[in-house]
Amino acid sequence: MNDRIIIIGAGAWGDALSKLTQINGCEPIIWSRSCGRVLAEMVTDCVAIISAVSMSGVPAIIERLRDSIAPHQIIVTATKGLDARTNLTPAQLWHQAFPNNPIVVLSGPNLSLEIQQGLPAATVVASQSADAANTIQEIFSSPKFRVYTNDDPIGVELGGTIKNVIAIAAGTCDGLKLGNNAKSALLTRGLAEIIRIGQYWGGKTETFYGLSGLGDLLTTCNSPLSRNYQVGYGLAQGRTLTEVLANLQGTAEGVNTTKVLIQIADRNQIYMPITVLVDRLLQGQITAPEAIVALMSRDRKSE
Ligand SMILES: NC(=O)C1=CN([C@@H]2O[C@H](COP(=O)(O)OP(=O)(O)OC[C@H]3O[C@@H](n4cnc5c(N)ncnc54)[C@H](OP(=O)(O)O)[C@@H]3O)[C@@H](O)[C@H]2O)C=CC1
Ligand SMILES: O=C(CO)COP(=O)(O)O
Repeated sequence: MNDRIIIIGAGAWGDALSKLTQINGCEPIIWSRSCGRVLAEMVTDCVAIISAVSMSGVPAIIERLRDSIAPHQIIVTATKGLDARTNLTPAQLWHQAFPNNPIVVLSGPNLSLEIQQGLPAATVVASQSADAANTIQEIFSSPKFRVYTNDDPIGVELGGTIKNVIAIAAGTCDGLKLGNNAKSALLTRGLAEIIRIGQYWGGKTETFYGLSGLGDLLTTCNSPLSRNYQVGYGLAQGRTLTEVLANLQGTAEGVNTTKVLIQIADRNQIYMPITVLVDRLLQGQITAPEAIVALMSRDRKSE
């Protein structure tokens, strides 16, 4: 493919995405804050602008590009987070700033290190524009990376974002050595929680059972490569959040996502017991063993 594309962000995910496009003969241009070039100038003539920065960087990137993107250019967001100020998703922020551009969400069970090792993986590209989703599918598809299109961008984006909170809980569960029964119960009830708030946000139920929902939940909650899992695991060892984050390689979006979800759940009276306990654990209000007792001793209910 000869299409000119740009990847914004040279972190773990931006780097892996750039390698995936190179398999197809693309020569992506890559922008990072340290590259010394002007982002607004670099996006000119790009068919696709792929944002792989962490949530905290998204508003700043949008500001840098505000007057520089033409309406035909496809914006791809690969960030899994929620904006602390507005409580919006990255795709919603991009849409607010560029209402006439096609926006594509790229999300799935995609640990960057496994992709860097050349292991096979699958992902989802979701958009309200089928043409845009097809173009992005073509750019990324290869024998190592199977790309599915989808027409539920909010569902795809929320699955990949909210599972980070459950991954913190899963790391805690494994750190406490609670066994497979407990872990399966946690993941299954975690998925119920993702679906409850995801439906409120307008996501389709079936999307949360797909690759970007259940698929990413399974990967992230079962892999010590996941930074969110590592946060939970570290807290279970009795370390403080500050200590855990100081030793973490890269971003654990679940920490901020938990705070935003709590606000949304409170405002709209959405029942999210696992998220509430992850929040209290992150804030140091309870210990990991106390969180388990609190989860198990809630009122009895039907499944
Ligand atoms: N790593 C993974 O396995 C996967 C990660 N993701 C998601 O991708 C996003 C990035 O993750 P990852 O690459 O792993 O994180 P890293 O911590 O490795 O990198 C952070 C990235 O965010 C950028 N960034 C941070 N703050 C700012 C800012 N204020 N302005 C501009 N850019 C900023 C950095 O930019 P710079 O390059 O300029 O330093 C860097 O590219 C996250 O939302 C994550 O959930 C999704 C799928 C897989
Ligand atoms: O989203 C991911 C895998 O799909 C990466 O997970 P972490 O951000 O927890 O490392």
